[in-house]
Amino acid sequence: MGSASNHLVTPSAVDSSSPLPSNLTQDDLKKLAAYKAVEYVKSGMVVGLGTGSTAKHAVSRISELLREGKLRDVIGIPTSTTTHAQAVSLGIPLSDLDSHPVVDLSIDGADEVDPSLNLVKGRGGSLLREKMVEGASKKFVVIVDESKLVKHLGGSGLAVPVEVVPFCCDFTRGKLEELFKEAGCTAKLRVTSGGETAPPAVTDNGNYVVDLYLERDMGDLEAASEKILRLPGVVEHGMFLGIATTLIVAGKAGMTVRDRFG
Ligand SMILES: O=C[C@H](O)[C@H](O)[C@H](O)COP(=O)(O)O
Repeated sequence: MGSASNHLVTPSAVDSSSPLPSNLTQDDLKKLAAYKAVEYVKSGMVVGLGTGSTAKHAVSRISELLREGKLRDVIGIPTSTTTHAQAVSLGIPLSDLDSHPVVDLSIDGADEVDPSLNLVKGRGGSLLREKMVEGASKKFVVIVDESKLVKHLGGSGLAVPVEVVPFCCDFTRGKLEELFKEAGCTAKLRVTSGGETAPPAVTDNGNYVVDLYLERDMGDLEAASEKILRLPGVVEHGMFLGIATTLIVAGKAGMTVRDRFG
């Protein structure tokens, strides 16, 4: 995988420069992007199955093509317990990285995508398994509707998630906030629904999540990543730098496919 530093992103193929019907919902756009990504799946491949409201369409589509006999011998590597359950219910044969350490292709959504195809992921809590599977993939196709495109990571004003161990999580939260003080960071421990006094949200790995809210650009992303990972209480963060190889965006103006050079 290449580094995150300013790779040029250029359209390698524009599938539909013509506008899509104006009555399409955001979910329709997610589905269009997901179906396009599944065209990259070939028989015999080991495929990383992403997590979230966009990736779930790709998982359904793969199972449909398997049932119709248009795909054969595909093995899925799920990136969360939720996706595992969906794939099992749809009869997709599954494995894991222990048995299949090299993944041919992964398909997943993202919370934010910057112009260099760096991502924020994990607002649904699945970042660690996603990063393990997608980082082990020869090709990683990201599927989003146009609302996910940002000028810089954190630019949506929504969370940049960090998975932390439960032990003294408020200490780690404070350290994370301090790291990005200059970017106007507020770090919050993610709680289950039910208000601020609700119990912490727990990931598939038994950890907690600290969400970073940034008022300004973090600057050098590789440096930011290093700083976060150096904190002992941190397990992983949701910035996926230089991992995505292809981006499929579905928007009202049409659908575009972009490859990352590098
Ligand atoms: O933890 C969640 C994952 O990183 C998702 O891939 C990400 O949040 C995008 O999800 P959605 O497609 O539902 O917007």
